[in-house]
Amino acid sequence: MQINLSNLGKRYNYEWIFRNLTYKFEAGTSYAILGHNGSGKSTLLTTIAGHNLHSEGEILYIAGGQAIAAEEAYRHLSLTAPYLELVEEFTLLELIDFHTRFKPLRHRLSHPELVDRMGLQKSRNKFVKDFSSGMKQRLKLGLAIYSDTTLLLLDEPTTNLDQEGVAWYQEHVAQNQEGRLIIVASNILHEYSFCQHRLHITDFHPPARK
Ligand SMILES: Nc1ncnc2c1ncn2[C@@H]1O[C@H](COP(=O)(O)OP(=O)(O)OP(=O)(O)O)[C@@H](O)[C@H]1O
Repeated sequence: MQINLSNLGKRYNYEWIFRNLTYKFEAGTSYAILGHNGSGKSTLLTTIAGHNLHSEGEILYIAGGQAIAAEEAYRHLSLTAPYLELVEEFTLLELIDFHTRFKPLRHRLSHPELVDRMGLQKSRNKFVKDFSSGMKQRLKLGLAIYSDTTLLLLDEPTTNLDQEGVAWYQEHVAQNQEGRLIIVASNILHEYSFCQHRLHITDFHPPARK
């Protein structure tokens, strides 16, 4: 997946979060969106994901050399973010079963294999509501990283993870990088150190009004 942003702008009510954002995200490449708290990283990521409508400009999605309609882009992407909820009434295996009806897994992984990769074997029949916050984060990341998508969007990916969880994230994202466009919204170096390019969202803040 390749994404071209042209003069993209997003406004909430009267407040412009970013404007005049022209940028090309190349397929098979990793990018970090950087900026202080409240600078608009999540807003840009959710706008690219189509969860948030932009206020001006254009987003062009290109897959396999062909432009795809914005309303079809969701089929090609997986997104994980602290504000996205899991269906907590399912057990782990039930949730994977539900998720994969919409998003099949990469490498034809079986559901137990995905559980192994997430390191959650002991919890396969546990209800997601009874997971710790770190286990929930590992689950969200596992579903996103191992979905068969060409665009992987990661917002604050190591939220709630301990040191071992951070190492797990780094290992699995590295193993599933090839051929994918990956965009990470973050402030923490260990979340985006693998990214080849950095986009500072503050470069696209409108000048302060005098
Ligand atoms: N639904 C909304 N309605 C109005 N304003 C919003 C909305 N969502 C976000 N904002 C505002 O947009 C700005 C950017 O928020 P955003 O969450 O994108 O920042 P961020 O860089 O991801 O921050 P953080 O590092 O704290 O996660 C903030 O001023 C925020 O208050």
